Amino acid sequence: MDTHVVDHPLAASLLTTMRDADSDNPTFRSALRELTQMLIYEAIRDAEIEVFEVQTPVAAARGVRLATPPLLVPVLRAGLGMVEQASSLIPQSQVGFVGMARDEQTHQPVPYLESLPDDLSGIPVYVLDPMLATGGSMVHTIELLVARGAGDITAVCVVAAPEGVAALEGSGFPVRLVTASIDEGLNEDAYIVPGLGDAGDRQFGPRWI
Ligand SMILES: O=P(O)(O)OC[C@H]1O[C@H](OP(=O)(O)OP(=O)(O)O)[C@H](O)[C@@H]1O
Ligand SMILES: O=c1cc[nH]c(=O)[nH]1
Ligand SMILES: [Mg+2]
Repeated sequence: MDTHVVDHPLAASLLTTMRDADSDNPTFRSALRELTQMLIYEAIRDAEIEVFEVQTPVAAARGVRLATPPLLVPVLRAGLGMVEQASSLIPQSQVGFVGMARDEQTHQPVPYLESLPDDLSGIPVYVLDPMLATGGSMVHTIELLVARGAGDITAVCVVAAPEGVAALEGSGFPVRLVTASIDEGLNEDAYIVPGLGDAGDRQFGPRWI
């Protein structure tokens, strides 16, 4: 699997703010928005482009645009904090939604929302979720996308655990990963170590389902 760790001092500094337990919710959300901009910027680097001619005030020039507008899929709740920034970087993108919450005992994802186009063949899909821990939530999301014909999927995550990377790799699905860090591993509660805690709670407070 193609895995790209965005190695940049500005990204590392924003990730540090997100990791810091003393960062309050607004500070955490703001750092996530800014870091998403960098992750999407890198994730889009190899996207197919279309070349067309544009007229400057002086002469004709080579113009470039994305060949196919992508679908962005934030995984609720935590991925919601990434979608505004991603869609403003790619204004022609559309947005689908998947909602799931890990069961605290089994650590398995429990899906509660699925709002996706029926046919995703030929459409690049960017899944937005800050955390790739066991990989269960991301693999489930990718299953939904592949069942609709998606063949070009990028997981955009802030922090990944090696266990989650291995789960994506082992899934055999057509996915690549863009992340700001691959951390040490998981603790007994399947939280990423050192990680940044619960990315949903740190943006929005406790979850009620
Ligand atoms: O790789 P996994 O082990 O599946 O864990 C990662 C998932 O856990 C978090 O969501 P959570 O279930 O906490 O829901 P939330 O976003 O509503 O807080 C995170 O945003 C991922 O979706
Ligand atoms: O460390 C983790 C693991 C799963 N979900 C989170 O939000 N954080
Ligand atoms: Mg959570």
